[in-house]
Amino acid sequence: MTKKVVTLGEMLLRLSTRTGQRFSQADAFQVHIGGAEANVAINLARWGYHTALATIVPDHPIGQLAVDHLERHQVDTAFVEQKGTRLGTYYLESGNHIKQPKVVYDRAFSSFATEHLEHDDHTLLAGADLLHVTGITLALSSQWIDRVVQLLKYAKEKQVKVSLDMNYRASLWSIEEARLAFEKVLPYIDYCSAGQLDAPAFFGVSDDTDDYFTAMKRSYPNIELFYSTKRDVISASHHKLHGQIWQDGAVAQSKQYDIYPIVDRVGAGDAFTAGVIHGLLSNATLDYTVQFATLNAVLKHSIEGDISLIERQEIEQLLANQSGGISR
Ligand SMILES: O=C(O)C(=O)C[C@H](O)[C@H](O)CO
Repeated sequence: MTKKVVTLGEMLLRLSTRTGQRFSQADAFQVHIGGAEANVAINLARWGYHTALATIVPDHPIGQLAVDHLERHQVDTAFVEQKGTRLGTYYLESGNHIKQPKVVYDRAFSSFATEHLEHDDHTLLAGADLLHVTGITLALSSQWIDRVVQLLKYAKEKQVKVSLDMNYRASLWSIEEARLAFEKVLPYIDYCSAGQLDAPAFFGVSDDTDDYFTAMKRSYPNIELFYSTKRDVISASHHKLHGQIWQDGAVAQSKQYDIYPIVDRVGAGDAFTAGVIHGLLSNATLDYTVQFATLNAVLKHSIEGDISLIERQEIEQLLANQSGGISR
């Protein structure tokens, strides 16, 4: 039977400058639709899962653009509520060589930040195998923290597995605010993505060691599995990346990829998450899961926009036969 994944989060309009343009020079913006949870939902829907995104977008043509984006990629939009006045927006200034890309958020007072989601927990989780949430939603308001905690408690009651991507965004909240929110949600999490920038900041453990998974497990024994990518930034267009999954003290690690040149790195973490969720829901081994998820994240860097458009079979084929030839 097709597995069902439910996610909850804000969709954003993304306006990016052309490569080599600073915000101050911009004479045109390229339009994409983003949102960490939407990116995961789309990726999984494209791989054949039933995915539904619970979100709130305005009832006008720009809000409709976001709904169309979900529909184009086969995401179930039954839990999309159209009300309020603003679709949150983010601006992305391109990176180059040593200049990293820059994000400016313009999402205050968006429909998602200000309106209340009417769908109740029972409706949202009916038939769900997994619920995926991120720290971005928690950063938006105390109302969202309360609503997410309520939904997580219900998920626990109904034995729906929960995945959390901590996804810390420094421009949305302070580390202290984030720590307080994470302390509320972590007791309900089964699978947790705590990246090299997240867990060390929140749990005061060193960054240059994987010990932070052990430290987190000590504090939250309910968490079955941790997943994250590790990235070395050589320049804005050249990164090295590998993925890791930690369970019961054992680490499954992917090979390390040299990613050069980078077309667009936004959404690579979501692509990794989608790969991990796919591995978990298809009962793949952790070794296979980490290789699969990492390859999806790596390949995402070659695609413009926030979503991974990599077919599942493409990754499977590459893993089976890592050759660099043209596919004819
Ligand atoms: O930054 C955010 O809040 C977004 O959701 C936009 C992007 O799609 C997201 O960061 C990618 O992970």
